Amino acid sequence: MITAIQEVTGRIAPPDEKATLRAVLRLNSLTKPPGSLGRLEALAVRLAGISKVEQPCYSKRTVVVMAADHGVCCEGVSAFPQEVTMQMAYNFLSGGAAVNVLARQGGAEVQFVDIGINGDITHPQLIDRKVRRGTDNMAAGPAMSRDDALRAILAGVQVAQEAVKNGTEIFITGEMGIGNTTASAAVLCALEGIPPETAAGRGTGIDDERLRHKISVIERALQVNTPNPADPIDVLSKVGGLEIAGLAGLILGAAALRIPVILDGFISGAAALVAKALAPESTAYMIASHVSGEQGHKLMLDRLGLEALLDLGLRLGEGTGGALCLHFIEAVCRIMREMATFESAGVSGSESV
Ligand SMILES: O=C(O)c1ccc[n+]([C@@H]2O[C@H](COP(=O)([O-])O)[C@@H](O)[C@H]2O)c1
Ligand SMILES: Cc1cc2nc[nH]c2cc1C
Repeated sequence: MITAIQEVTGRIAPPDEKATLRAVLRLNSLTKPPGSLGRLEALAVRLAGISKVEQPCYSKRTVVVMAADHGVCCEGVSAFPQEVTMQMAYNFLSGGAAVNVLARQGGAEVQFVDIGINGDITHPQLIDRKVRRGTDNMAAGPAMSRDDALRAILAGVQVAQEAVKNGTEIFITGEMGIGNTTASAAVLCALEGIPPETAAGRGTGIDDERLRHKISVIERALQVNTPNPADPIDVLSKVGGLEIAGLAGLILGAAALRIPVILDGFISGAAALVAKALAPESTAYMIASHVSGEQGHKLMLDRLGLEALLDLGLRLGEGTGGALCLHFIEAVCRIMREMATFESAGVSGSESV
């Protein structure tokens, strides 16, 4: 299985230099002072390099929501009971979750993937890639086996490949899993050497006392498992989660096909850190949509070398921030396609030399 993943990571190429340069030249030829569209210009340049075209267009957009359960919930680390993962699954599948609304508004399809929910779901729209029914309690031992982590990564790669075969041109990462901010914080600690009190946040809304307890649970998980920071699969299997693994696979699979991936919040960030550890060049395909209200997310983005487009205090997950970011992607693509140049509009250019 590891060779199948290495085969995918080996196909991730750097952004295209020619398209990158052409995009810079085009931006400077458009009727505006150079650089005046701020970070949207940097986004336009990055998208050109990713998609190998100066004027990209992303018509088919897919939010992939990976859902899984977490054994560590039995330690009382979330404000909500574990059953909510399963209950919310039906809400996603019937189109009533926040991300369904924002995806509809942004012209995207939502694909809901069961990669490790602790229960059986039947629904015609469900993508069933269940690796196992939730993880084990990472505070008492490894969350899952190495084999399970590899299977979940490969499932994510396959979801990406299948969607691209069906026309997807841009992905948004999304997830659902009660307890997954604990696993994501533990992954951040283990991979990046960050102390739990800096990495952990309030997730679904825990109070001060529960946050202190959550930090102590993460400390215990790291002590019990001693994950090897040089081995991302070891980290993922010992203190990670199935949706984190699946999204890491999705990112790698997309990057290998030169498809941009808009990252959502904290859990998507943990998946991105795993993808980066497996294939550093994959970060070139990641677009950070927003800074989550979850403590640790800004630090995570710094470690990924990414700057977020939005800071709205969102802390919902699901892919909500990523779906909102589609409006900016569309804006940038239209600027590149529809704006007049100084030459075509007969406008005098800058006098500075
Ligand atoms: O993505 C984020 O930044 C984010 C921040 C806080 C909470 N969440 C969502 O809340 C759930 C996890 O929170 P918790 O407290 O159960 O660990 C999970 O379903 C996530 O989608 C997501
Ligand atoms: C209701 C609810 C919806 C969510 N969506 C993502 N995480 C969530 C957590 C809860 C509790």
